Amino acid sequence: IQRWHTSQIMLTKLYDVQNDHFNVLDNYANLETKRLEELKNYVAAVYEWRDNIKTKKQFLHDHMDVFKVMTQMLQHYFQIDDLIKNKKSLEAFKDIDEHKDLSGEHIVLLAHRALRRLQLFYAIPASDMSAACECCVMAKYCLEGNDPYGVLDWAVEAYGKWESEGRPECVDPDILNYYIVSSSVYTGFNFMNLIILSGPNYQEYTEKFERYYRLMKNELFELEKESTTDIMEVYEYSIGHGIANDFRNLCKHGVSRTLTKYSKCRYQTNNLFYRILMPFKEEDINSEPLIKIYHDVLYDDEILKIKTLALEKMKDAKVKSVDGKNYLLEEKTRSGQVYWIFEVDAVEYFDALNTRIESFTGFSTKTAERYQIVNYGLGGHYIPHHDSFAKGAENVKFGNRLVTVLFYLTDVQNDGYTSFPMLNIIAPAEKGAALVWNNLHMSNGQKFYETLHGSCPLLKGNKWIMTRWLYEEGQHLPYNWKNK
Ligand SMILES: O=C(O)CCC(=O)C(=O)O
Ligand SMILES: [Fe+2]
Repeated sequence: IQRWHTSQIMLTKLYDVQNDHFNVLDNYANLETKRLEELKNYVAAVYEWRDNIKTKKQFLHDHMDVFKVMTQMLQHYFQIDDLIKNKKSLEAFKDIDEHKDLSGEHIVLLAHRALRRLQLFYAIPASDMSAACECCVMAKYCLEGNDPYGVLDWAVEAYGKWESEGRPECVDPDILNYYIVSSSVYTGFNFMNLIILSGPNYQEYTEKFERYYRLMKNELFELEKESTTDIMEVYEYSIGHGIANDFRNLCKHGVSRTLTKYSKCRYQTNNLFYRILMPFKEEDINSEPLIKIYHDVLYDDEILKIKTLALEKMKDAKVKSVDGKNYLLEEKTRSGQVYWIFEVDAVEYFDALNTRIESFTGFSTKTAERYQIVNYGLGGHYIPHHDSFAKGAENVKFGNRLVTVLFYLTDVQNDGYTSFPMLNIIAPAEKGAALVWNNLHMSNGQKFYETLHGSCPLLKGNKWIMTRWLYEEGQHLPYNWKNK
């Protein structure tokens, strides 16, 4: 079953598929209208025929005429039958069958999760987010996702807005009660008291609360449901409370990059003769580990080509399980769509890009991994991690990921940063720029722990990146990686 999450490709696909559906429906409606018109015309013709016969009357006497009339009457039925069964319009519907999975609620499920993730990560109150109807839907999904605090957040909000918005029909207070009571029973905390204390119309519901409460109590205590852990808990588990918090703060507030004696911008030719005409715009971000931004190193026409190449083939991003054996779909650590480009698909163009990367990084791309394209949609993120492999997990032929070259294919305003929580650094997503950093100490190839980085959950827009990892093998290094 298709996972309809919030990346640009998925949204475009959903839009296109729905568009196809409506074309089919339009075609169906036209065929039906035509059929009904034909049916109407035919019935009118039969009436005329009948009136004609009636006035003549003589058909009752002539045996040939009787036979003719009866045959005609039979013919009428065949014709009517054809028009009623309407094969053509039914056939038009077959085109919809293959997209059947569009009519399920799973379509919004991942968008809900993305919204909830953003809400928890950035600590956004539900009141700032939507109207009563959406709040109600959010409460429902939170209940289904075993997220009782989410239910409370959204149901309380739905109650309040239901009142202030003149009680829209999309909000059913009975259902809200049911959600809240379930969550109360589940967590052992009586959320109803909170609602009753804060709500203006509580009397009329008190009785219902009681009823639901008893109902749920009987049903739910039997079930040993597992509560979902929220995104921050997953982050804390993986990188520790302090760093998770630093990451969150960086994503939330950003930092201004100040120029110090270690941090400068310059035109860089790297002693390449032809770069005198078109030097790289190099910006220092950090010295230990070395992090730099190269502005305008990927051109608009290239970006368009890359996106076109990847568009149809993007797959949900997966992460390695703790034991490193399996790939898991775990949206709380990473969510987005990914495609690893086959360079053979576009040799003529990647040759030039490889050369460019070699000129601004000074490292060979001969042993690099394939280019990886990622598209993050609403709520898309990547938990802080190291790009280098743990000891023992390196590539046997080429060693470890020495350098990361991360291209931004879109601008993202005010969020969607690449953040380095241990360095208190963010890099804004700037179309055409490449963020480059060393994952390993250049002197001995040991892992640079401070390169821990992640992608902030995306609050708006879409973020596209392309990554190229350069390996130890084939570089001029002061150590031999095979003897590390
Ligand atoms: O999207 C980003 O900003 C970071 C991506 C990243 O760290 C990775 O793909 O390894
Ligand atoms: Fe990374």
